[in-house]
Amino acid sequence: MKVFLKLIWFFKLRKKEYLIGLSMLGLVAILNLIPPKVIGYVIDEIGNGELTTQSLAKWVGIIIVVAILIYIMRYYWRRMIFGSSTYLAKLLREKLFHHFTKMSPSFYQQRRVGDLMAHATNDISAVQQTAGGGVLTLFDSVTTGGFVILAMAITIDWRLTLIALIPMPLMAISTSYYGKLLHSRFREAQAAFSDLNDKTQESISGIKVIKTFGQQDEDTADFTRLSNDVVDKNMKVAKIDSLFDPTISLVIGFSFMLSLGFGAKFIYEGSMSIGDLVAFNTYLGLLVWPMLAFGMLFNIMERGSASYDRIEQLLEVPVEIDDKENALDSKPNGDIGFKIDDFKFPGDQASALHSVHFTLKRGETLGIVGKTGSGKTTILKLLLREFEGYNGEIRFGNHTIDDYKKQRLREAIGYVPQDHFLFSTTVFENIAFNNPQENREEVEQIAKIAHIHDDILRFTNGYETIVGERGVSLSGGQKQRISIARALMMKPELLILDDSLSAVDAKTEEAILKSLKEAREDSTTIITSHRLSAIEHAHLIIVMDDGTIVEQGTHEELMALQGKYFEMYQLQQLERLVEKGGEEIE
Ligand SMILES: Nc1ncnc2c1ncn2[C@@H]1O[C@H](COP(=O)(O)OP(=O)(O)OP(=O)(O)O)[C@@H](O)[C@H]1O
Repeated sequence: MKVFLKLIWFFKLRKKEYLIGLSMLGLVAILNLIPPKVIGYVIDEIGNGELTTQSLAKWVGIIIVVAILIYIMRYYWRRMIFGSSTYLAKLLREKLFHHFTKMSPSFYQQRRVGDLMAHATNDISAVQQTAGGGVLTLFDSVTTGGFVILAMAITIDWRLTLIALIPMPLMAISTSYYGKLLHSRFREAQAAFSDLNDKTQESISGIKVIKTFGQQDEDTADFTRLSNDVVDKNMKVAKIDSLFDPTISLVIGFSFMLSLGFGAKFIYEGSMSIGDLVAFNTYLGLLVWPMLAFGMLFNIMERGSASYDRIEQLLEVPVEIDDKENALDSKPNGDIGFKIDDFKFPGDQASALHSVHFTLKRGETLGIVGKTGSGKTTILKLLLREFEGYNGEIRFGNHTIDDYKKQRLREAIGYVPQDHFLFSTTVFENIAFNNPQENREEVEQIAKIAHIHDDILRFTNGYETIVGERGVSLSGGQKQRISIARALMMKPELLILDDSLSAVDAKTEEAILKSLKEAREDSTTIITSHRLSAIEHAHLIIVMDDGTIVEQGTHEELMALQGKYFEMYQLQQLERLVEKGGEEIE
């Protein structure tokens, strides 16, 4: 029953629908009592030789009218109750989705996509069933069951009613026992389904790696194992589920036996008519559904309750990085002051960043270099407010970044991540992602700055070519340049290129940087790169090592220092020379 209390907010929200639905359901329960009684009267009139054409027509007429009324009301209660439960599913789905969109990367780092998908599908449908089928079974088992029993006791014979009800407690005991068993087995089945979901998602995303390493057979075997596990666990649920119907039939059968035996006795004694016994047994038949509903009710409630708990737990996970009260509702702009004394990723002991201090004037370009894992992307993650909890402060304009609404901060930053993601839609929509209404000239203009326009024109359908998972495959460099164009579309105050030119050749890189410089004269740019040519012209270059700045200055200053930057530069020059030499030899 607890689950109905948990859903009380929803029943209040759809009060009108549920009231109409349940009233209709109650009327149907009452109308259902009429036909058995009519059958009893007809049989008694036949027995007494009183049945005339007129009286038969009257009884048949009553049954037809009742049937039509039941038909109409059934339609309406189904619409009201099941319609509302669909609405609940929609509400929960939207709530979950909205919550997911607000969560920070660490939330996704700790959870599996398959699990989240299972919540959004299976769990929501179990809760939907509670608000639909659950309400129906609860109401039917109580009301229809109650009315039938009352009709049997009041209009026919209360002694026979009591006798026929003797086996019923057996039903209550067994269904509650099965319900408990079902609960734990259902949980296991859901967990197995989550595992399978996760596996499927991972295998499909990683299909290229799986194939390259020739691991298809192993992967399929793994999938089969998990799939079998889902079947096994669901079979265990089904075994308990299958016990409900036979148990109820057995108990009802026992009731029929008792009512027939004792009914016959009462007829012989003259305290009951044959018509009454027929009507009584028809009523007993009408009790089958409420009793079945009673058994199903446990099942539905157990599932709904477990699922609702899981959804609630997920919704209760706090949004780690949220807006302050009275956060500034304006886009930040101005100088960037980055002063981080210490930062550790959540749960980590070691510092990911320490003593990272630099200032970047508006309109300047910052180059961040350093070997892999030295903390370059971490600096950007803090700037984007993906993580907090550091000692120090990050200023953007006249305020620290957490003074602004997160949405406004993000709107000011055009971030091109290392791992590009293209949506399964047209090139145009991928670029104009932030503003799909954008006109074609504007998009083309931006594509030219990102040096991808000519490539796009060579695609079969130009800007209308579908890319992404279901579309044409693009080269790494093309994807990078589309991602850059997407970020540029925002006309960001701060553009961040996180190793975003790694897949284009040196000449294209130089051309892109040149057009960026021209197009974004007054805006700030941060570039992280392994290739020093990408940051050579930056106003400030910082060299990262092991989470801290080991050198900073302009290219000339750093070269004069003859330190780490100098070494890296020399090495890369040498590599270029070797590459060129190779070309010449060919
Ligand atoms: N979400 C995270 N949780 C815990 N540790 C992380 C997380 N992200 C990065 N790290 C760790 O922080 C360190 C710095 O990583 P970062 O991604 O900033 O390096 P990077 O200099 O950008 O490297 P690359 O050039 O390979 O991109 C690494 O040791 C990495 O393992």
